[in-house]
Amino acid sequence: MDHNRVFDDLDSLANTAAIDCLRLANDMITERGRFHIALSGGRTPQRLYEQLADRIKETDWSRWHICFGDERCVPPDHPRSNAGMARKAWLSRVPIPSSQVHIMFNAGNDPENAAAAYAAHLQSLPRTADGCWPIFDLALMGLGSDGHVASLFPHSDALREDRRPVVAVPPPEGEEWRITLTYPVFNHARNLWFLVAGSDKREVMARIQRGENLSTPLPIQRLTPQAQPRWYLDRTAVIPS
Ligand SMILES: O=C1O[C@H](COP(=O)(O)O)[C@@H](O)[C@H](O)[C@H]1O
Repeated sequence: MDHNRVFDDLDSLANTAAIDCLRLANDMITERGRFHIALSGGRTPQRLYEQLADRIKETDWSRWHICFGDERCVPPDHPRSNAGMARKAWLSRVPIPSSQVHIMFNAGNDPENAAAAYAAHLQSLPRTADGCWPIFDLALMGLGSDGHVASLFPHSDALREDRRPVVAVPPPEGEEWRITLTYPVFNHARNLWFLVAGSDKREVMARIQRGENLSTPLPIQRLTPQAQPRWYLDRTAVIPS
């Protein structure tokens, strides 16, 4: 848990994350001509996305390539759609060419087919030296109160996936199917940033901070990232030391 910062509230967390994200994007664009980012969904990153849109003049959006780390299999205009949230908060407000925004799921798709199509799209990203895995410049991550990251849930078969970069995930209880990038993709990202806010995350954060060695590790504890992860936390998510 090096590289962590604790903020008073979600707004200041999002403000710093937006500044850092634009700086990283601009550096990557200077070095490589483009910036590949995988977005997280859920509630937490929305303020970051809004703040990125508010800073419309601070980067060359035509060089951004947007993917998603995971998705709920609902139409993009559904309130639970990760793509819908990102589009409303950010992507529809900046001039990223629509051909550079790659959503995981469209209404009427079959989750397994959509995952396979997404894997095919990921072939166009920069690859690891062995050619096996796409490399994102930045993967934004959230954390569920059960320790899930992206749509890698406790006890899911997706936790053991080591061949495919994207898989469909059968519905967590009472929910819809999911599509998620798999561990090897997140592990190969050049940068992995966790945004965690809210008191519902406090218990799971305490377990992670204690480095509890569980017989069944939480999904987040199965990550073996090449990059040192960076943590953006709000005060309510952590127990003061
Ligand atoms: O289901 C999901 O949950 C995690 C955490 O979301 P949050 O609402 O608690 O911030 C999120 O990272 C993931 O993208 C999302 O699909």
